Amino acid sequence: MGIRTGAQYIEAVKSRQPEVWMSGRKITNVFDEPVFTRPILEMANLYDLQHDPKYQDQITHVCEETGERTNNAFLVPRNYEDLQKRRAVFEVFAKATFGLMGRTPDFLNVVVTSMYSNADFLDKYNPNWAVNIKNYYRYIRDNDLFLTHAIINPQNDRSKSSHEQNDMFTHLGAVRETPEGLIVRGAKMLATLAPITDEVIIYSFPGFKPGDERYALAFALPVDTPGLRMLCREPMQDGTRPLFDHPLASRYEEMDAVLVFDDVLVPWDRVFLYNNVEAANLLYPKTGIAQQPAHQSGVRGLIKLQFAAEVACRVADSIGVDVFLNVQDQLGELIQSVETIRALLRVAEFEFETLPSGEVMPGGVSLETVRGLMPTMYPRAIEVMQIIGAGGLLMSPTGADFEAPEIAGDMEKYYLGREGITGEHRVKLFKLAWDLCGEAFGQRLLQYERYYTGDPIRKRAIFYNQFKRNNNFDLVDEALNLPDFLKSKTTV
Ligand SMILES: Cc1cc2nc3c(=O)[nH]c(=O)nc-3n(C[C@H](O)[C@H](O)[C@H](O)COP(=O)(O)OP(=O)(O)OC[C@H]3O[C@@H](n4cnc5c(N)ncnc54)[C@H](O)[C@@H]3O)c2cc1C
Repeated sequence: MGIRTGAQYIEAVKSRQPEVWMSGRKITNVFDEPVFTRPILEMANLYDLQHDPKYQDQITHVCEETGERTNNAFLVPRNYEDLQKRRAVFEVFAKATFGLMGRTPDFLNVVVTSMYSNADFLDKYNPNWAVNIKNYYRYIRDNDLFLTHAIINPQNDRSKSSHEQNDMFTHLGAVRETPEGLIVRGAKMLATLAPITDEVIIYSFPGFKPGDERYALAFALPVDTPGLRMLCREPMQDGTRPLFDHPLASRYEEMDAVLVFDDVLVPWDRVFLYNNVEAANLLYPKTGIAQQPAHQSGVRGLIKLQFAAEVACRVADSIGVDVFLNVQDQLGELIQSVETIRALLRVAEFEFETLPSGEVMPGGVSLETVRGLMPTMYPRAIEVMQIIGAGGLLMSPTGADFEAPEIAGDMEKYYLGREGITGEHRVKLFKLAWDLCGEAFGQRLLQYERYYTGDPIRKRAIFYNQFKRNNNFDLVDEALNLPDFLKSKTTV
């Protein structure tokens, strides 16, 4: 089939009935549930962009294997130009959602592409796993599917490993083998967008210990597989709030869910890894599933940071406070943050790394630096927005107030901004800012930048240890050892 249209994606959502629980209710029709309807339409728009003549050649390519048009997220990059093709789809999808939806289809499609192109790693442990991931890659590529993933165990007792928890199947683990496949039981989190996706893929961060064999798992299933239950978090919006009042929260709610597997059958041809602690611990470093999708996360994060910085600048301008030195200093800082991330991504792409297979990956040090900086840069952008918006952020009326004739005059008189900024425009601007920096929706966006790919503290520690392995800090030796031209003239 190749690239899907938005209508085909919506048709697929409507054709399924995953077991979704939200606010104590079992959702029977995901598409018609107000919390999900607008996000589904946003996703459909991304699928339609693949068919838009303005973007098609930028974000898709003709697949050599099938001759069909395919999203660039499924391209195995072999050179700098391929990385640019990948970047194009990340950028177009992120711009369409202002970087506010982190788990658009391109994210996990890159993960699976990376597992596919590095399937030799799985082959060493079990040739069937390699065959399975290759077939799965082709299946999602050729049907242009949308995946969610759950790679974290529920937050129960983090001081104990999976097999040490009170109930052996609190964390998702294999119960038994059958001729048809594996029976799995337990929970995994935090599956963003799960109710509106086609498939779920399960794998894990490293950290397995001997005794954790049954938890060392990687597999994929359709979201409506019997026995798979999605427990949604409390929605950040109910899906019915007017777009005037919540221009972002009402469009880009990325629902997160805990996935519960109640003795679910995973067919053998969907098992990519099982019962092997060593393979599970090496999956990340050996298949590029951190580095390749970090390119998507970096590009998407850049758009989000740029958007936050631009909203802060426009808020400041709208009430004339950007004439003050302190405000200029804060806004200048945000623009420099954006430029830092932009430059790092360029460096990552230019200084790509080539694997023995010929696949290239954006430079790991630069990408990890992006990852390390965003958890402070994005919250800082939000803080600056709060500081500059000040009391105005809390006193916005609603769209309905502008429509009430008795107070329409007040709206224009008391809410207008600097010369040229109408009351309605200023209120709209401040509402955009409030969705980002005040609403629960905005707090989730902030938490996302901290945690979307693991604990930033441990990530930076891993970064340091890896950096140290590859660097001797040679400049220090050069400073300690006087050069010959000085030695002869100096008393040491
Ligand atoms: C908005 C959002 C969306 C997400 N989307 C997804 C998704 O789509 N799919 C998915 O699988 N995951 C997703 N995640 C989950 C994400 O991967 C985890 O939040 C992240 O890995 C951190 O794990 P945790 O939340 O369980 O925190 P924990 O690991 O429980 O950490 C809690 C605190 O304890 C400290 N800590 C815990 N263990 C240790 C240790 N061993 N050593 C030192 N310090 C420790 C941490 O530093 C942290 O401060 C998402 C998270 C967020 C916030």
